[in-house]
Amino acid sequence: MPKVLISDKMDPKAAEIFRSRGVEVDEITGKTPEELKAIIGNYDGLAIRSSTKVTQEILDAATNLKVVGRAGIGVDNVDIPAASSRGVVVMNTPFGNSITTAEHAIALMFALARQLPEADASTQQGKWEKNRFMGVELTAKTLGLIGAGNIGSIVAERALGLRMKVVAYDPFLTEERAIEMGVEKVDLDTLLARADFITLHTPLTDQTRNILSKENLAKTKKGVRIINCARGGLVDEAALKEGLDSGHIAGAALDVFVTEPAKESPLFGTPNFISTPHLGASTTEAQVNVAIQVAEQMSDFLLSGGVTNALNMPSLSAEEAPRLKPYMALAEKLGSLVGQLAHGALQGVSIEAEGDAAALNQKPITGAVLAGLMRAYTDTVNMVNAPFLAKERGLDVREVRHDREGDYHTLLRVTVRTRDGERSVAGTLFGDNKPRLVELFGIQVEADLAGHMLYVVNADQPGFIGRLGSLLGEKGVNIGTFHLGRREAGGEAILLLSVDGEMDKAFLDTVRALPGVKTAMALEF
Ligand SMILES: NC(=O)c1ccc[n+]([C@@H]2O[C@H](COP(=O)([O-])OP(=O)(O)OC[C@H]3O[C@@H](n4cnc5c(N)ncnc54)[C@H](O)[C@@H]3O)[C@@H](O)[C@H]2O)c1
Ligand SMILES: O=C(O)CC[C@@H](O)C(=O)O
Repeated sequence: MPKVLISDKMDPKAAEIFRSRGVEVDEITGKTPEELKAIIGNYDGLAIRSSTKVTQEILDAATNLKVVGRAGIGVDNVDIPAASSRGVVVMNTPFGNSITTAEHAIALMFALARQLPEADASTQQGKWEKNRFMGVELTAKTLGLIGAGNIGSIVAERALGLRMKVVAYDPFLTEERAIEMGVEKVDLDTLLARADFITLHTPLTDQTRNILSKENLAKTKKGVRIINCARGGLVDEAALKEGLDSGHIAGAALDVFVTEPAKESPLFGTPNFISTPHLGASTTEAQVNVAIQVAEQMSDFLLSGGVTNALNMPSLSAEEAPRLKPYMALAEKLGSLVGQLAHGALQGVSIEAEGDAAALNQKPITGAVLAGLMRAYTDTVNMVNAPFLAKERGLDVREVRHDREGDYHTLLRVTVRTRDGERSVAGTLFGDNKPRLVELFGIQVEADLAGHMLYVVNADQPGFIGRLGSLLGEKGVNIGTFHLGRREAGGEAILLLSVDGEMDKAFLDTVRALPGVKTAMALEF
């Protein structure tokens, strides 16, 4: 039974779902990185929010870890490249808290417009300062949206409902989508010049860090109000403080800070500054949503291989997973075979799917081929990290689908390119979904690829099989299965034998010494 650790405070629904699906679960929150390192090796899955930092060090200690699930959106607390290179899938729940976070942005916009926190504090101090708190209406004001993804588009929809005009800056927003959203797509400078309110909804990346820098804040309209419920670091906090102090910025609300938890900040106590402690996603509804979603996604993955919302691997539904499973086994075996047999540095690999296989999601199949292929070079490779390793090594990976059916109802062909040329193997699934090799370097052959195998290329001559059989007998090597193929009578023939034990170099040398043998190699599956 797979075992999951929930290491951040999460709605109890998550643990309930894990247990009901047959996944063992421990809820241990508030651990230091050292304490987490000491226990993480016991778990197949780690469910987190934003407190647990999944660093390279934690991943190094996580010897059994297969999946990290983030109940929420931002994964800046997870070292994704380190997880990918260790073959750990990282998933998030991209939609579960979007409405809640958008509502928080709208709430902060109202709070800024009417100075609600200050008016509340003053009134409760018995001051009744009716003349001090003159607000502004939102109606007819321009909202500048930086980032028009899931949350940004919900904010836009709500703002339009409030009769605001919305301008959006998002380099990935198409004109069509902008029209559909009812917003005007503009460049950043235009947004800065026109917006009465600016709200940020982008991830923190090299391009978005300090997108509201001192220089950009200076381009804003006097009296602008700024809201950040996305990520700390999008706004230059020191420049924001200067802008508030000078009166150029009429108000700012931050839910997120460069350093969190933000226990102190020069912004604290600044008039017209509102802060909340990263509460964007903190509603009962959103927390139940993300807890249910993360537990379901992680259980699917651990129990049936289904992949949803993974950031480092293509999606694979729980329904698709069983259908793809035999293909992935075939793909990995073909990749492994061609990886063991190819000589010279790999330059490219092409994966062709024919017949039934052409209708399938090809990404997982490609991941499996690459994992098998690269196992010849590194034994830490799996389907998750294989595409990254392939990219790192500059391998040119191509996927080809042929709708036509050939001799087989379903076929996968893997062709690798090295400096020595191209070599290709192909396989199919037989009746009971068993992977079977059907073509090796252009020669028809039918073989299971399993266990220890002896691969021999020889000149097709009478008596050869007898000589080889006698040699194997002499050496005490027991044959399991025996497969033969040849290009043409008297030409080049290949033999694939499964044998019961490992073959050492001395044994292979004796095979190579048999008359007519061109190549003899031990293969492992
Ligand atoms: N405060 C919270 O508790 C809370 C809760 C949920 C999400 N978030 C954060 O909110 C942010 C938005 O989440 P989302 O679900 O809408 O993400 P999303 O991926 O759906 O949208 C992000 C948008 O940002 C755009 N973008 C990327 N680079 C950009 C750039 N350089 N300039 C302008 N736009 C750019 C993208 O094109 C995309 O449309 C994320 O950072 C997320 O982590 C915060
Ligand atoms: O888990 C949280 O409270 C923060 C969530 C939010 O920052 C997110 O990225 O989903």
